Amino acid sequence: MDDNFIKAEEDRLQDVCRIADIYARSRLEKASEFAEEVKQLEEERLKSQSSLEKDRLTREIRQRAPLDPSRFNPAFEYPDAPYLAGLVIKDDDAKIGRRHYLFGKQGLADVRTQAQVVIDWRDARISRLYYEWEEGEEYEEDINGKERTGVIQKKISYGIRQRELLSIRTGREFIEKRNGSWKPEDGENISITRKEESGDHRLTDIISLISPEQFSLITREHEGCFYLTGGAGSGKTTVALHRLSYLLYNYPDRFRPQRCLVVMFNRSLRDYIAQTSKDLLTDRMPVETFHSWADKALKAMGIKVNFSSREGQGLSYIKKSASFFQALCAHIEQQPFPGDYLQDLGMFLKNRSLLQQHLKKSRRLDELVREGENILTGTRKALSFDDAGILLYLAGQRNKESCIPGVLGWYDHVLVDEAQDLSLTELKALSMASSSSRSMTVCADRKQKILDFVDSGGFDAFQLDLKKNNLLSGELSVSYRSTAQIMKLASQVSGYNPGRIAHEGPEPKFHSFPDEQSALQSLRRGMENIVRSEPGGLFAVICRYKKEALTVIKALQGIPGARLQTQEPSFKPGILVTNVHQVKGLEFSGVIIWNPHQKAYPDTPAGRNLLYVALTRAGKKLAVYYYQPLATLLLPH
Ligand SMILES: Nc1ncnc2c1ncn2[C@@H]1O[C@H](COP(=O)(O)OP(=O)(O)OP(=O)(O)O)[C@@H](O)[C@H]1O
Repeated sequence: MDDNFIKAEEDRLQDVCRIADIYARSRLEKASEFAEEVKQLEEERLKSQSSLEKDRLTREIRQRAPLDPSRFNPAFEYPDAPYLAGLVIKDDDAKIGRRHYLFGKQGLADVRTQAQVVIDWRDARISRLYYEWEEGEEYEEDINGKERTGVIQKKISYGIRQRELLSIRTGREFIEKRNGSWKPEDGENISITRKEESGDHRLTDIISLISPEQFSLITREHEGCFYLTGGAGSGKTTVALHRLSYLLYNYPDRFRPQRCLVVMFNRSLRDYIAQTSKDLLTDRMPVETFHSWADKALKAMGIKVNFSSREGQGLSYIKKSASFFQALCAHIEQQPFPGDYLQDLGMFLKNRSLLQQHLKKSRRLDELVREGENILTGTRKALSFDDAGILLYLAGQRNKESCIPGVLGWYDHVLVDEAQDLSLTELKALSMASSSSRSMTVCADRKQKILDFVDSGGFDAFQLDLKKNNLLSGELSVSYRSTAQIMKLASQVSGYNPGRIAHEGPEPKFHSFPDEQSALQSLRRGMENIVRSEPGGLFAVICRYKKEALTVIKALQGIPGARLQTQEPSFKPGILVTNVHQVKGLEFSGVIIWNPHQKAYPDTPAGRNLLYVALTRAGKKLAVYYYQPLATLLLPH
């Protein structure tokens, strides 16, 4: 990229920032003029002695309310990074000719000329030129009812922070500004690089990076349920969030933020997407885990109940099975509603013959029946977390055609991430919470099913059921997170073809030690070095068990930024020591897999999935530290 091009882009940014400032000033001026006018009318009304005059002024004030300029001129929320992408075209229509479009998270117009300076990326009429065509291609698009042809001269992805241009990526080149001067960079994992630069390792939006495949899924016209799948790091979560953002923008009457629901796998994942969901979906949209949503929904139905993780231990695999759901349906069909939801649950669990019929050989029937009896006699003070979905489904079915805020027939859209780890009953309860059009996005990857007590048949049954309800499926085929070298190992473990991979990187490293002590000492040295040499990175030491994580964190004590995920779930640079069940959906600059021995990751579907999830959390680097015989899954075949 030559200096003139860079200078022109730096000047462009300053111009647009000025336009954003003028817009903000003009918006304030208009708002204060309006407030002043209303204030004067109110004062006049106060002073007036005549009731007729008072009425006239009241009417006038009321008539003005819809003219409040703040209703038409929303605040421009991104004055410090007003756009993210640029497109230079040469249109065959001489009146259009060469144009440089800018795309951002929000549109911005110049108040002096009324010209649109930044186009909202969700305005697909124009943005599809950016997302669907490559640099150098000749385009042919129907834009605003007109057939337009021309050439895509440049596609630009901008890195802007605090009004400073920090990186420019075009189809062929990538340059970054470091210590005040521009240098060419290799095209390594751009999401992770951005996180390292900003010091915030939560999920980012990918507005300037969305691929044609992703754009077509984001903008696909469809009513009903949209099933989104793809390998680890292919962008399922990201695409689902961008799709919902697109729906909100283009169909505001059909998709209202406060009437949409995002359900994430656990609290870590909910925190991980918090900022991006706020940016893309507004902070009015509830983002919950299944249990936080279920808890609120039960309260909204007036069901007073406490949950405890000590209750119902060992029964999860029964309660989350597809056959248990069938038993529940049979109960609803056969038994009239007793008038109280808890009693209903108690009666269901106590019905030994019904359970026997559906669960057949279950050895724990006695425990279920006892649970039912205790609920009915009121001696059971708390329910297990597994009961939340059951109770909600039961309550939903007993109020089938109703619309209950936050519970039943209520949501314009429900987005469920990591759906492969929810039970059939839970998925059904969520589906019932959506309005009659059943508008949902369900993201899932069977290779990442890590809760072995959740029956995978449940997800199959849910999908089958959705097919009757206008199901559309989309599959993402490119892995953006882990490098080809890491994905090769992950594919050896999972047995699945990784497909196309966006980045290359160093080979994963294996470090063998004679005992735990020497492994811990070496890990400490390694981690001290890495936080010194890569201060912006977030590195995870992924253990199989929580107990191991406690041992590891003890050995890393004193290293700045080293923390246990359960105690300090932050996404700031440093080292996160965690167990594998906590890292689903997350990503790190580098990952250390701690002592993956055979018993920790056996060659079973559950073992393979767990190890696959752990390996594919790594963006750039992967290392394995072990002092016991390595799991055979990791041995070269
Ligand atoms: N088109 C793209 N260009 C560059 N980076 C992308 C693109 N799409 C997604 N990414 C990045 O890839 C990473 C993985 O995205 P995301 O977490 O949405 O994938 P996922 O399929 O949900 O992963 P997993 O199933 O492993 O949780 C994120 O850092 C995201 O920003």
